[in-house]
Amino acid sequence: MTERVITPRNRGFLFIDSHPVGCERVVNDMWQAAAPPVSVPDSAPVALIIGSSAGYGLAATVTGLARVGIRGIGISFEKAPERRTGTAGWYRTAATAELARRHGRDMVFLNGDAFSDAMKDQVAELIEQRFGGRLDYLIYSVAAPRRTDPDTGVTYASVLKPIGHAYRTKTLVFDGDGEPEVTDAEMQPAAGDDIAQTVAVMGGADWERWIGRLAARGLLADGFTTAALSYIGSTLTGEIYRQGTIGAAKTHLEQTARTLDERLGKLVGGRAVTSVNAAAVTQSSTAIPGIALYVGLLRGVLGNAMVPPVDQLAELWDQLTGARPLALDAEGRVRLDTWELDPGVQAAVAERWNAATTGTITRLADTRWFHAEVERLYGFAVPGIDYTQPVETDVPWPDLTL
Ligand SMILES: NC(=O)c1ccc[n+]([C@@H]2O[C@H](COP(=O)([O-])OP(=O)(O)OC[C@H]3O[C@@H](n4cnc5c(N)ncnc54)[C@H](O)[C@@H]3O)[C@@H](O)[C@H]2O)c1
Repeated sequence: MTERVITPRNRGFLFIDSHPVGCERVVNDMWQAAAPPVSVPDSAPVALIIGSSAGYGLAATVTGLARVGIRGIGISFEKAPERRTGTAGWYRTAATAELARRHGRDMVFLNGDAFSDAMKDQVAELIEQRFGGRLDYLIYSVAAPRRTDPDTGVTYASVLKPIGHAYRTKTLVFDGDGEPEVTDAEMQPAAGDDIAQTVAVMGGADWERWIGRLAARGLLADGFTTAALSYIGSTLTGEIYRQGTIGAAKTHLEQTARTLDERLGKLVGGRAVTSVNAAAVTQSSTAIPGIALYVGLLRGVLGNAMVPPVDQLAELWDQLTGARPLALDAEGRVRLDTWELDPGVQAAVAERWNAATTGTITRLADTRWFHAEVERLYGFAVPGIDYTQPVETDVPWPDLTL
């Protein structure tokens, strides 16, 4: 037992510790928000969610469990509690597993490197032995800084850089008292093999490898459907996102979807799509220069009309399961970002972006919401939690046994 009071300590948007009870509450709230008005099917579909502990992958897992009645496997890469607390994703996974158990859904959570073949083999064995040898859905929602290619042993590192020329952007930061400041950041353009390295990590290679290995063992069910998460975003962040190194990776991911879609169609009458989701506050997105300012302003414009990840993922599941027709754009992508890219919304955000300074920012952007959202990524600023109380930090990873 290691009970202690956990207070937020951070450098920028990165926090050193996470609050287990706050993280648990965040997941419970997501489950409530995702609760289905419809009854769960008897034959629970088998799903594999890669990146299940945070952001869109967590939303996919919670809505899948609560709304679609999936069973299956969630994979993430988290740190156990030791001298410091566990990572927030560790605690969110424990809370998700507990909810799944309480609702009678057989969901196994694995902690490790999804890019490795060892993880792929472990998952294949689980599907064979525990889930009837058939996988119905695979949601791919990994955001990672590095990937080691199992064939060559080469480790690639992804970078967030503009392509072709240096780029200066406004950014939003918070000082030690949590007061917002608008500053500038300049980024040098991609050099050497920066683009290829980023594509190797965040493009479609690993997604394709997963499908290939599971298909080779005959584990894809008839009609197997897979979706990988993508982003387009605003022209305001275009130079660093969609036209930048990470955008090159997303283009590769979207090309991979088209190749996989063709292969799966022939193999099992299946489908592969990308799902273009909207901007959300996650550990990965807050690492991108300019995104904090953009999302804060977007919230300033839209308020509660921003569609949270659980609602976007409920829509995605509805389309993947056929509860609603699969609606694809001309590039073959599910579009859950239309509310963000609405021209009127973008024009309003652009106007505020141009006017944003440290003096004006609190009137233009919802900086309090943004700051609290960042804290909630680590289990802080969650309503109803008494942060002066000691909490148990030594929470075990969910048990694999039935
Ligand atoms: N956040 C956004 O604004 C946004 C918008 C649209 C699309 N997306 C896309 O959604 C996907 C997920 O992004 P996010 O923002 O939810 O990220 P996130 O940082 O919140 O979550 C990333 C997840 O990946 C897992 N992970 C990282 N490395 C791993 C590894 N080697 N093996 C296994 N798991 C690993 C983490 O444990 C975590 O569960 C990405 O493809 C991203 O581009 C994000």
